[in-house]
Amino acid sequence: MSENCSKTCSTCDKDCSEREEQPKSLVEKPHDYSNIKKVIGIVSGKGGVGKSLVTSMLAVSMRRMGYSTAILDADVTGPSIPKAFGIKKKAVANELGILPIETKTGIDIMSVNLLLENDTDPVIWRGPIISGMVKQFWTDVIWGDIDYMFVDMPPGTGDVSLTVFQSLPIDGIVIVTSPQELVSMIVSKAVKMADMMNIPILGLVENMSYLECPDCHKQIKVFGDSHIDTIAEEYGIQVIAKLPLNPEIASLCDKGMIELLQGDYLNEIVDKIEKVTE
Ligand SMILES: Nc1ncnc2c1ncn2[C@@H]1O[C@H](COP(=O)(O)OP(=O)(O)OP(=O)(O)O)[C@@H](O)[C@H]1O
Repeated sequence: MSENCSKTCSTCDKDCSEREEQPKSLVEKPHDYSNIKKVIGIVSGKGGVGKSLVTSMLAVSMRRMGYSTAILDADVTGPSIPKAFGIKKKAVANELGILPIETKTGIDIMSVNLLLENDTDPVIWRGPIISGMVKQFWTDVIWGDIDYMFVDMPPGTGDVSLTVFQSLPIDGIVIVTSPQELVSMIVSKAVKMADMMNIPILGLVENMSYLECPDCHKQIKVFGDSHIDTIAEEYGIQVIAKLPLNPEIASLCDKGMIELLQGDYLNEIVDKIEKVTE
């Protein structure tokens, strides 16, 4: 050991037996022409709970506030982002990299469906190929200047989610659940994964929380009473939005017109993202 050992091996070049190696970061460098300030991951325990919807709505809200916004669709086997925005064009590449497609309101998007010849072609790839593709969406896409990038993660805590958590500098995650899910188990898994990766949880969004009667405006709990508030309290996280089951939302997604959706459903979480990531 050096006589003047300060126990901070990272600032010392002595090769002694007491040396403590720092774990090597696996975070990948983005493309040289990308300058992405904040990255937010949207996760869920299983498919079909509205993770892509929440990702799209967050990007639309941030864009409306004047931020340059992007969506990296890491849900490679179930990519629904291009459809929600009505994107029909295919992405192209030049000698420097791949160019994202811009939506009508100026949100930059990259998704495997923008690279497949037919939207309906299935992605029958093994995990490492899918993980490699998601990494390339970060390293090989020329994103330019982006204030907020939203990453639509694959459902669950599998191989690809792990790759995204390790290779992208995620600043925070939003967990999306629905009342009929095994919420407690899913929240617990997501919280543990985020803790292990040292990533802050910005909050929980409960989708399909209730249905509002168009005549009397009574809120009907279609899936019974939710326990989300108790569970959130148990894990020390905040329920940051409750979205209704709303035929207009489904219709706008189907028509590729999600950018026209009005409503202040996500105001609280948008404020939190702005504050936490300042
Ligand atoms: N609150 C809602 N009201 C009405 N329709 C909704 C709502 N949330 C989601 N949907 C509809 O449910 C379908 C699934 O939503 P979405 O694609 O966002 O789920 P997901 O969790 O991302 O699923 P996957 O992981 O399979 O991609 C979509 O067609 C969407 O329009």
